[in-house]
Amino acid sequence: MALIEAQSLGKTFGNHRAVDDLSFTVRPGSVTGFLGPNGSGKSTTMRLMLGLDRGDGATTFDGVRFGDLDQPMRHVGALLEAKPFHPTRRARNHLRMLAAPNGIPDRRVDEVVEMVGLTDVARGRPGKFSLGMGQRLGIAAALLGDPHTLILDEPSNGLDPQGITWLRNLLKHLAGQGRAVFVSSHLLQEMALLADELVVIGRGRMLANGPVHDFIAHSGLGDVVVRTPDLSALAPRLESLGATLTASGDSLVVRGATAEQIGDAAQAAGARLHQLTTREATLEEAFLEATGLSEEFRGSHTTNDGGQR
Ligand SMILES: Nc1ncnc2c1ncn2[C@@H]1O[C@H](COP(=O)(O)OP(=O)(O)OP(=O)(O)O)[C@@H](O)[C@H]1O
Repeated sequence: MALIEAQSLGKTFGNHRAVDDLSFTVRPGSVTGFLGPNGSGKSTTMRLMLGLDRGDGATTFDGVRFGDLDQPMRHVGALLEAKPFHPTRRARNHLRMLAAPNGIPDRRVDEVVEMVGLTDVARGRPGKFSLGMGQRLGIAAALLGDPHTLILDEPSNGLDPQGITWLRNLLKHLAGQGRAVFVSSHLLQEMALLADELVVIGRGRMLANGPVHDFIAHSGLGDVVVRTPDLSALAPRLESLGATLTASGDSLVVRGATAEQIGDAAQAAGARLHQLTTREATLEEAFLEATGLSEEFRGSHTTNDGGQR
């Protein structure tokens, strides 16, 4: 069972601190989602973890750094954004060339080709592959060594909805077998379905780390929908709790008070409740809230002096 431990990762390009003091663990048996706005440092972090970029800190896989692993593909499977395959080398041969130095038999090549649904085109040249097919080939390469840990940068890129569902089931299955899966994605709805844990960064720094459910619950963007014929009795009590009330049709959307607090307040006020529905924030809302101050690529504003900021 492999545990990934990243300790104080950091990277500076010129005078830009792209990754700053990031520490986290990825536990076996779980999918850990890696989220951050464009340019926040996700790919750089993954490259640092695999020793592909020089920087600060260290990452260990069950206590061993990637560079010190014997036959690393058997321990860590990685898919990074750049497609490393040769456009004219047939897909199956590409995988065989990766497999041989790691002592991986051809039989395993055929197995992973089938797992990623490329059997029919395995003798074709990746240069002619669609984005999604190329991505499947990259995933096949990551799986070749049957590794305990997977580090995947945007693996759903280019996959159609069916492909995304396939990938979700595959990664959940692999995590269910006790592997550690660390995966970045911009597809937040997908991440909500896929991930157990999250690492959320902005401008290279840690913004949140923990179970997906906690991240959403702490967002403060959840609300409670209330319907009552006795609004005038209930509203002042809710306001005195510090809640924000917004009318929505014949309902009231209450933010800043729990359903329990609202129920108690209604009883104390003698107000009848015809509906009390809790609505959790979505991962997307929680993410936008968490990264709101640190997003690097907001639309630029024109200042009074005409300059861009
Ligand atoms: N080789 C490089 N040289 C200089 N700057 C770089 C280099 N690679 C990345 N950067 C900068 O480091 C920052 C982090 O980039 P990175 O690609 O890690 O972000 P990301 O979160 O993966 O982005 P995206 O979601 O858009 O893929 C960005 O400001 C980027 O411009």
